[in-house]
Amino acid sequence: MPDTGPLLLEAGPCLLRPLQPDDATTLHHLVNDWEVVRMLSRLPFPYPRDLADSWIASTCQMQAEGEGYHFAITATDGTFLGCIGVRLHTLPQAGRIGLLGYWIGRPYWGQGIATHAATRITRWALAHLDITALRATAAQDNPASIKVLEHAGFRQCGTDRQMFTARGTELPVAVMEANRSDLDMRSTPATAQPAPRKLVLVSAAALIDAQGHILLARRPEGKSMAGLWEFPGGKVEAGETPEAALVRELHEELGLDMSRACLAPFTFASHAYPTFDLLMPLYICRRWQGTPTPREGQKLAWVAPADLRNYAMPEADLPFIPLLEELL
Ligand SMILES: Nc1nc2c([nH]c(=O)n2[C@@H]2O[C@H](COP(=O)(O)OP(=O)(O)OP(=O)(O)O)[C@@H](O)[C@H]2O)c(=O)[nH]1
Ligand SMILES: [Mg+2]
Repeated sequence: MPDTGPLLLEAGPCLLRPLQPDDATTLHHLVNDWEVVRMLSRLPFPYPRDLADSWIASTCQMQAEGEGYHFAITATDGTFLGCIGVRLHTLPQAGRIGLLGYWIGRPYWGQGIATHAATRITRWALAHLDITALRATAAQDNPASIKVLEHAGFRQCGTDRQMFTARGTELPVAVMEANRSDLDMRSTPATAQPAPRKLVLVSAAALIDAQGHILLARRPEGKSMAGLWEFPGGKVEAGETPEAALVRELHEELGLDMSRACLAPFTFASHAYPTFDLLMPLYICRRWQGTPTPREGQKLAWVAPADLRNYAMPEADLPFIPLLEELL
């Protein structure tokens, strides 16, 4: 099961927390509403009271197995407003993805709650789960849900037909998808005149321990490319040398102290991302003082060279893998 951190998430004015057995009565009261259920593909109407109990039990089971993460959406005073969740699924072409689903109780419609919850879950899931993308479907006659998904960073990638149990028929649906690049593109403001491309200089280190394992750090939620595993390091600031920047970054990010003399230039990456060009020297480092400690909410892993391919990395880093395998 991936280390997801605490499953208590803020989402604008709402909170997201795992479903609990004693949510069943309120959940049933809100979901057993034709206007809610008719937009949800697999739910029956009327919605039996005991289905609420078994559904909540199944969400606890899915979470324990790392197969799904389902949350109650509540107000800050604890009022239950609706549900949102991600179920993991393997697609033959796309690999492991998350399927997003949600509903809001009718008394709470029109307040932007679904948008807040979907936006937070999308960012959380791509930062913490081992998935390449999130998918969601919305009935074509549910433009409000399509808008919610668009606000959360999804784009339409196709159409399909799905059975809507409550309506007893198949209906056309929009298939929507969000991946890490979709989220990064959104956080770049669109300007009328495209700005000149920027060259970003980043120093990074392959810290290698006595067993020949390499330290990777998982970019935390809120940063660009959140959820991808990278070599610790960061941007070279004006007036800094690449080595000085790396000594500073390794102290800021991992609490390590080291001398510039312990940084051996190894190779570099030159990569064109959609919004900037990256130039990134990679140093090898085998000596430092202190124990790497995640100081920015990132997750750390010591990885054997042969396992590097199992960690999703930024595109710029991919050429490093065979070179490190050869070195070690
Ligand atoms: N540190 C690091 N950055 C990488 C790697 N690969 C890669 O594409 N990058 C990109 O390089 C850029 C700079 O990284 P960064 O976010 O660590 O910069 P930073 O530590 O100064 O953080 P900050 O700007 O949030 O303060 C990001 O766009 C990041 O995605 C890598 O292996 N390590
Ligand atoms: Mg950094």
